[in-house]
Amino acid sequence: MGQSLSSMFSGLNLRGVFGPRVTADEVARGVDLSNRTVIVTGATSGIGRETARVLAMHGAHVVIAARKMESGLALKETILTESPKATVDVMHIDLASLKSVKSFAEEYKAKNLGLDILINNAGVFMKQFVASDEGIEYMFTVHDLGHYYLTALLLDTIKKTAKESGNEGRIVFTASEGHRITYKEGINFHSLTDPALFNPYKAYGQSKLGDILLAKEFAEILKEEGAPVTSNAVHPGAVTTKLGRNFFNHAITDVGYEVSKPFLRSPEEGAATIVYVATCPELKGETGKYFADCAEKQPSNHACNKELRKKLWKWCEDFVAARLGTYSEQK
Ligand SMILES: NC(=O)c1ccc[n+]([C@@H]2O[C@H](COP(=O)([O-])OP(=O)(O)OC[C@H]3O[C@@H](n4cnc5c(N)ncnc54)[C@H](O)[C@@H]3O)[C@@H](O)[C@H]2O)c1
Repeated sequence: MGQSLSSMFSGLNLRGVFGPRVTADEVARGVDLSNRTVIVTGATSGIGRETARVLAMHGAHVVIAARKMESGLALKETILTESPKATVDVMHIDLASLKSVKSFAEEYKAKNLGLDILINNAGVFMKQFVASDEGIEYMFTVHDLGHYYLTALLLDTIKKTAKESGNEGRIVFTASEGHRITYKEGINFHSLTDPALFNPYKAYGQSKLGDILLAKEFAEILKEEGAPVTSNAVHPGAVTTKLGRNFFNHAITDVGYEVSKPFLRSPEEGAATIVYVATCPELKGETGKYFADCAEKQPSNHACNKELRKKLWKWCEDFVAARLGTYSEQK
């Protein structure tokens, strides 16, 4: 059934109307990524999968940061079949667990691979309030807290690699235009622990707003230090993936996936702006910005609110310190 629905709608060929036709592969063409190491979170499906695949095909050493190792290993095999000379590693991470993020970072650093590009892409869309192992709302844990902690732990590695190699380091957060749908204060910190305040769209939206705020705060910190590393956020477009698998039941997700295919962007197209921001030489020095359709875009007022940005940062920093100790205590 999925097949016939898909072929019925693909005849309409409406994808060009609702999204640009540029693919990640087209964006990366001509960019030399050899000697660059990239971590992609959420690389085992959808947009992250295409991002990882295309970067590996263009010469980067790609580390697939996977929650399910078997999916990561299957992707590695696919990439190597397509491009036998590609360099791909698979490492386990669960971004909903600070301990897992810490283990990932420690294991990664022990490999001495350096790090040129970090793509914070993993994501979920939940229908109900689900508390993560950290005791807070799941989407916020994965999108914001987990990626905040991962980036903080790898920041020295990115800075060192950039200084030694002379190549600009890049951090990319996959945000969303959904960041405009939030609680009135932007991020409602009480909603992170109070299920009664949960609204799925606002909870998703505030977590994606958090991605933009975190990208901006990392950008500020790096700029102040004069580090040759940029940090930006991206809206990939409305893309046919199975992100809604926790929101709708699996049958509806599968049908929706097939029906939406001709109208929305493909994962190859969805990965285009991420690959653009992660690799494009013309973006050298561009930092603290929000991109969509391979161009800078103005995010919401909340995303430009410095006070909210600082508040989120402090919230994440305090949360990690309360759980695991301060960074110096962790060393
Ligand atoms: N699909 C869209 O239309 C759309 C639009 C805007 C933004 N986004 C964002 O794009 C990103 C990728 O989503 P997608 O659409 O490709 O969906 P997807 O479901 O195909 O991919 C999400 C990936 O994140 C991983 N992930 C989820 N929870 C994790 C965890 N706890 N630890 C580690 N990995 C975890 C999944 O395993 C999967 O590989 C997300 O951040 C999403 O919010 C998607």
